[in-house]
Amino acid sequence: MVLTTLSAIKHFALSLLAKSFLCLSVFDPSLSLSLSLKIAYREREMDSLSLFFTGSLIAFGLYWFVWIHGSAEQRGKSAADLSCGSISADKIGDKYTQYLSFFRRPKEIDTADRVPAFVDTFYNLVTDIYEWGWGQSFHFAPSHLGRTHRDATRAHEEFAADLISASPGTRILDVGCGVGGPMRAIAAHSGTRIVGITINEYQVSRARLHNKKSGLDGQCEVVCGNFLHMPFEDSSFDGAYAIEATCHAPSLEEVYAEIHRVLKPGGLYVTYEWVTTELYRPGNPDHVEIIQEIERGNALPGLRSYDQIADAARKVGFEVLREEDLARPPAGQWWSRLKMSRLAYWRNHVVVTVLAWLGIAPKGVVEVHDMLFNTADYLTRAGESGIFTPMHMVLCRKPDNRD
Ligand SMILES: C=C(CC[C@@H](C)[C@H]1CC[C@H]2C3=CC[C@H]4[C@H](C)[C@@H](O)CC[C@]4(C)[C@H]3CC[C@]12C)C(C)C
Ligand SMILES: C[S@@+](CC[C@H](N)C(=O)[O-])C[C@H]1O[C@@H](n2cnc3c(N)ncnc32)[C@H](O)[C@@H]1O
Repeated sequence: MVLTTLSAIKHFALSLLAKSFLCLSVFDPSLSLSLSLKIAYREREMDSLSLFFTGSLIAFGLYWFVWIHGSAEQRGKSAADLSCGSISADKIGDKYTQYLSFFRRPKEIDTADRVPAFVDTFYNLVTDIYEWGWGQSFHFAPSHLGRTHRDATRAHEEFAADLISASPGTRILDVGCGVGGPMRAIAAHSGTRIVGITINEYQVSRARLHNKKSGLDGQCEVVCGNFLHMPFEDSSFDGAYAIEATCHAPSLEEVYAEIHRVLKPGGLYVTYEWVTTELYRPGNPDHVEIIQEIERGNALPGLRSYDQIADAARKVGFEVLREEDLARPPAGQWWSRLKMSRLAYWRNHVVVTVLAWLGIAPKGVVEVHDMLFNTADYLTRAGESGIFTPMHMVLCRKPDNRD
């Protein structure tokens, strides 16, 4: 009896595998498992007992693939919890289409007022996928030989904290804080108090949850709001930082002016900006395509050039103390993490497709994941060609009239 069941399982599993591979080579790989299951079931190749055992085996495999193997380096979000923020499941398709049509030609966006609302939609669509597939810090970091991505990410965050002299007794602003990965790392590293602001309500709830879980909610506070009009008093922060966030602003001067307003005289501000480098040629169609695709896949209303950042800071009254592309050698490649994850993307694609098919994840998640897959490719090309950096660092100071 046991032997019969085992051989039936083996037979079924082999036929399932063969059909999966057949489908894999012909169709979209994500369809292969579901199709094979259906075909095998229809053919009634086994009795109910072996079907039960095989079903359990597949269920366990799926469980391992999704919940155990398929979660981010930094745990917190599993594939089974993927949602699209505060967008209800039936509206995801529409919201995604609206997002894509708004960011079709980012350089030509003439309705700057509507940018923050579409950035908010973007983060409803991607926040869970980012957390699941990347971690709680939504930015890049120079890679370091022998260091994990997590350590490299932390080092990049702590560097920002040290540049603005974050320390116990100070109050620091995190401009565009995401779900608070950098905020918690900086609070733990420096002992400072941090207030983060993000346009996305869903991120606020995620960040608060993580702050509480990590026991840092006494030091870290999160506010929902637009960094172009911040709900903070003038001269109320000792320092501020923005990590890969102000690239979403339709006007850099506007957000820098707000940061300048809320900083105390003498306060320091550091930013890691997404910019095109001196190697970017607007007459080169490959360069134009890469940059346009990065803008589209990351809700950017037109990437700026590296030489526009310090100018914008000076224009609103900052002194510029230091300016440096942190991606330059000897820094390790920031895009290596994206390249190394290619196999993981395929695994993730299969996971989201199967979960959407089973009705566990909302359907639109698959399209959003495909968009990110595409953007990862263009970001890698941008890194390899050197035409773009996500870490053009500018350190500024609000002048103190008493100096
Ligand atoms: C600063 C910004 C975000 C930067 C990065 C955190 C994200 C940019 C592209 C994202 C990703 C691309 C591919 C995804 C992959 C297909 C999926 O399976 C798992 C998540 C990704 C790796 C995802 C993770 C976050 C990014 C690297 C912008 C918005 C200004
Ligand atoms: C790529 S994420 C970076 C998040 C965080 N700095 C980190 O490194 O994890 C960009 C962040 O900027 C925020 N953002 C974009 N436009 C904004 C705006 N107009 N007002 C407030 N936050 C904004 C997004 O909501 C998101 O949290």
